[in-house]
Amino acid sequence: MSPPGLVLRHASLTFGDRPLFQALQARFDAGSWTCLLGRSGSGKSSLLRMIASLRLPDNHHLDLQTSDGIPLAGRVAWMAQQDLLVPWQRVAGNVMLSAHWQGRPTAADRRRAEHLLAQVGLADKADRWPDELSGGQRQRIALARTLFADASVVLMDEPFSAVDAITRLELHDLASRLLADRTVLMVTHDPLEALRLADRILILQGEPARLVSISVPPGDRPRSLDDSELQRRQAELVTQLRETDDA
Ligand SMILES: Nc1ncnc2c1ncn2[C@@H]1O[C@H](COP(=O)(O)OP(=O)(O)OP(=O)(O)O)[C@@H](O)[C@H]1O
Repeated sequence: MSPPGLVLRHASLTFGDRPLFQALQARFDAGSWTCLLGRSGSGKSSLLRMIASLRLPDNHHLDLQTSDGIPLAGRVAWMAQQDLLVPWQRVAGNVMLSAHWQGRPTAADRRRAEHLLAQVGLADKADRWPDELSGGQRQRIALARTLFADASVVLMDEPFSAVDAITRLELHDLASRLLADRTVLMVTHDPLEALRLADRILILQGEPARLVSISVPPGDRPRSLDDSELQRRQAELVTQLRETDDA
């Protein structure tokens, strides 16, 4: 599975009489991880929903091209802040949810679900119910479910914001390893998260918003918390986001 790069052109969105953004352009390289930041309400989730072709009201427009020329439909996975586990399926059933939608999961589906649960460190939880697990464990299951979809493009909307700080760092390590060969676009409010995970950081800034590119520290992802360059850039990024808020 070779992930496509994405090119966005003429992205525009208006809610009521408020233009959130107009004529945005962006390029996401194949196999890269981009983090999208910006103040609350700047339109980050809406832009992600547009790329995923999810329903949006009002006026919106997006020209989206893939680097391989193949339409994106069917190649996108979505991971949200809420784990969106369904209570009527056990853990393995939740991982295989897309197979349930397509009919009855096969024995091969079950083996794959168990393999993915092992990868996220929850091999022994396959037959538990979601409400028996912690928030961090549930988010690991959501990650396994994202991987089960085997999509080459992964769109994530604040996927790790609802877990404690230590679990979040563990999820960074896990996601960085398991999504290494995908094109990832992730919305986050956490500058440190962006600096650890991203090949590229974009800030949605202004009204109507434009995309501002921010440089990331050198080195392999996920970058270590001890990295002095990461700490320096974190201070810079916070300042930049404050300026965004003041804009
Ligand atoms: N379905 C909708 N109808 C009308 N307005 C909407 C709708 N969805 C979002 N908005 C408005 O559009 C703006 C952008 O919303 P969006 O969720 O994309 O922002 P965001 O940058 O992801 O915010 P946050 O960081 O708080 O999640 C907000 O002001 C929101 O109220």
